[in-house]
Amino acid sequence: MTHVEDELTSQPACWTRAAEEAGRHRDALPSPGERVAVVGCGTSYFMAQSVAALREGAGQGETDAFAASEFPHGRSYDRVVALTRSGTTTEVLDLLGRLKGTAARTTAVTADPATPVTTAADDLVVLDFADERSVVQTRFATTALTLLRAHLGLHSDSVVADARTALSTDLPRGLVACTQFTFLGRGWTVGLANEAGLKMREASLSWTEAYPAMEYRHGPISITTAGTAAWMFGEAPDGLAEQVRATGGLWVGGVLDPLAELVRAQRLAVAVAAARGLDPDRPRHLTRSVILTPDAAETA
Ligand SMILES: N[C@@H]1[C@@H](O)[C@H](O)[C@@H](COP(=O)(O)O)O[C@@H]1O
Repeated sequence: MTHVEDELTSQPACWTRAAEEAGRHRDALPSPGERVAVVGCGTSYFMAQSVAALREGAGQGETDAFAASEFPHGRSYDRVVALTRSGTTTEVLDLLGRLKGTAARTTAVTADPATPVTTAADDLVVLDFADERSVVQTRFATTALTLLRAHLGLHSDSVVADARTALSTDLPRGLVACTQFTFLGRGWTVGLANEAGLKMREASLSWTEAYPAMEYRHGPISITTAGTAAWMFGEAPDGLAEQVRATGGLWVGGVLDPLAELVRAQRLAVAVAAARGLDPDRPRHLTRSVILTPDAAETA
């Protein structure tokens, strides 16, 4: 079994633990009414998108999500939450350094208690039980999201049951053989759709796209045809499934909690990698975290 498979299979247990521990981290996490930004890079940025939409949707206050490199320094936030498995990603550390001494209190949610981010942030949430050996993130990202979902009062045990279903049922027929995959979301599931697309690219070098579902009809649907797939995370807009089927494309409707649907997409990434003779533990051109030295930055 690859590290990725091993780690993605352990997600139900990690989510249960994160939900149990959420209360312990209340002081390090945003309070209702605070103006909040959630930041990260790669997978962590997409989880930030989901967290931001969930918090704002729960009426807990204005919440934005940014790639750490794109933080708008002209705006003021009460709290900035940085998601980073490695605790070493350059853009995240740079941002936390720039926020030191400003009005924004910072929190790092990370996997390793002994990395630079632990001194760069004011407050810390360490999810060491969800750390991973893989370059390709699966369980740390979804466990961090589960912790924040539980903090917002939005976690339920049914998500964990759905994740077990996602791990034990077959993938839709014909999906692994598709040549292109488009992932769609609405609200908090847009981040999940983005992450599903990234997972497929990282692990299986697949051509993937991801969009808010209502945007898909405004152009991207033109690439959908026989041999391609469109996968909706959460409830689909009226008529979209029929529209995709009419193109000859394979429609995959999300039947489980959208976070559990992401587990199915992670499994798809591993299955497509295997079908293409790729090792998901050795993704092309990627490292576990991106650390830019000044020399590298000059030549980048
Ligand atoms: N290849 C990895 C990505 O898979 C990961 O999502 C990103 C963020 O890493 P971290 O969460 O450790 O900051 O770093 C690298 O780019």
